[in-house]
Amino acid sequence: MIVGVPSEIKSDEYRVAMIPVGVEELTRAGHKVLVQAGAGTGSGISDERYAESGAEIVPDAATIWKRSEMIIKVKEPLSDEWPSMQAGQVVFTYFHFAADEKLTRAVLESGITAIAYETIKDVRGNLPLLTPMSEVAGRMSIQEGAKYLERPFQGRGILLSGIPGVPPAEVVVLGGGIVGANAAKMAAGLGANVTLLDINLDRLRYLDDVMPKNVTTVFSDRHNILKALAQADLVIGAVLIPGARTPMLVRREDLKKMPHRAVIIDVAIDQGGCIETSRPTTHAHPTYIVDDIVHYCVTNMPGAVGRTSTYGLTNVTLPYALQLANKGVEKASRDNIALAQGINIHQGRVTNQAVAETFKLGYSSAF
Ligand SMILES: NC(=O)C1=CN([C@@H]2O[C@H](COP(=O)(O)OP(=O)(O)OC[C@H]3O[C@@H](n4cnc5c(N)ncnc54)[C@H](O)[C@@H]3O)[C@@H](O)[C@H]2O)C=CC1
Ligand SMILES: CC(=O)C(=O)O
Repeated sequence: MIVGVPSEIKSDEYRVAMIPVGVEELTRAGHKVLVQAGAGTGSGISDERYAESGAEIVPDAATIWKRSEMIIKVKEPLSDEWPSMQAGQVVFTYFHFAADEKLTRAVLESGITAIAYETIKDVRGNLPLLTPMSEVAGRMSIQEGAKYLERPFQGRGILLSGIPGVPPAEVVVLGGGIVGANAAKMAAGLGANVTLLDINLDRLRYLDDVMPKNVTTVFSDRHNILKALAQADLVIGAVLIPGARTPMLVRREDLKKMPHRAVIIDVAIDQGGCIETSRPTTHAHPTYIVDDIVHYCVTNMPGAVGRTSTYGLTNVTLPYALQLANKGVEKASRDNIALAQGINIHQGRVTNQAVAETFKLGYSSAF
């Protein structure tokens, strides 16, 4: 199979979808890998390293899209890339369809098979291709939150840790999955008081066991969310219903009950966001203010730390890429149920139930 790795074109996206060892593995298995010139630069990987590993370096994205039977990316295809998608091609990347109807319709019309990293689900219910980037984003959310709480960045001027004699910040984390747990651990490590909310009581029991004493677990209902928001200096949005649009947990009217110039980092923005006033932002312009609350809603947070994120991502994507290349989509997905759950759109049909329900489109299974 010919496998193409184009450069990412999203704003400040420094990740690349394959590292040289991936090229070596695919080449050894008899496949050809095309890598766009400069694709690895943001992660510190030179064209020479890819070429030594067996890749053909291709100067432009258009040629990669045209020649490849499977495209491996990091972020969803942007509108500039839509005309390059070809019927019958497999595209393996994050898609987050439920947050973007135009993308969903463009992919349906293109006739590609869209395999979304974020809905690949293993037998234990884990999302193995989302987990490492959620670890990055969860940890980063506290770094970013700490920064935007500073007054010169328009925040309320609070140091997360406090100091002897002055209390620490109140951090509220909505959702105790991978993002939420990583955010809570980081915030607690800095000395903040953390309230971690989730609807999954088994998950709360586990978190209550493993988190430090300055993390309090609370069942996520409207009453408890409002109570937590009233004290919050920093709120992290970390809720997910896999494949679906994020449930809205904070309404616009709730912002008025929060302390002035508190900061919201809505990590869940890639699936639509869990705050009514959230809208996607970029690393170049990460924040905006609504009702005196600072909002940070960057859809590719891990892209800013490419040297960490690229390795975290490719550690988990490569085994699936190899299965797809070796067996083709149909056999690979029949042999691996986790992979089958990643197929969101197959040749003009929606094959993920949550995406179909979000846009009231028909659903059918891929094979
Ligand atoms: N902006 C960015 O750059 C990035 C965004 N993300 C996004 O972050 C979000 C969270 O991802 P993960 O932590 O990996 O998901 P996860 O599935 O590990 O955790 C989600 C948690 O939300 C909980 N939840 C569901 N409904 C809830 C409610 N009403 N109240 C409270 N909790 C509720 C679930 O029980 C679960 O524990 C996803 O949308 C993911 O795509 C992840 C990485 C990077
Ligand atoms: C999960 C995701 O969309 C990202 O890492 O950018």
